Amino acid sequence: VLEVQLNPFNILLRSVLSQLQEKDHYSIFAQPVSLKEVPDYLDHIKDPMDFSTMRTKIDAHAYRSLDEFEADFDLIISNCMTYNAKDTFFYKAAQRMQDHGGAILRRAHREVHRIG
Ligand SMILES: CC(=O)c1c[nH]c2ccccc12
Repeated sequence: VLEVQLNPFNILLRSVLSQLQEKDHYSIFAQPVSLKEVPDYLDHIKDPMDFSTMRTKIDAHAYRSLDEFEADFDLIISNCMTYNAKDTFFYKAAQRMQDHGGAILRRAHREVHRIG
């Protein structure tokens, strides 16, 4: 719906989400971890999160602040670093995403203050 698209805060959140996803070259954070592939995942991870879920939450106006959006981003990273051992491809991808994401979110916080 046009209203969902037009509000400046939602536009900013979608832009930040796209910038974060650009850093996820192998799309390992793009969709929920498959419970078919990983049947025990929910035994270890109580609050799964992924970028597609974040996009749905943006469209549902579920984020009242950039801090709430950032908390879900941090969840993606911490879940991945909890479930996967340090020497794995996934854990190392989460570290890189954390570094790239930090810079993107710091710039976004400045933007939010600018648009008010
Ligand atoms: C982001 C993450 O932890 C995973 C993303 N895809 C996976 C497949 C098997 C186990 C873990 C994952």
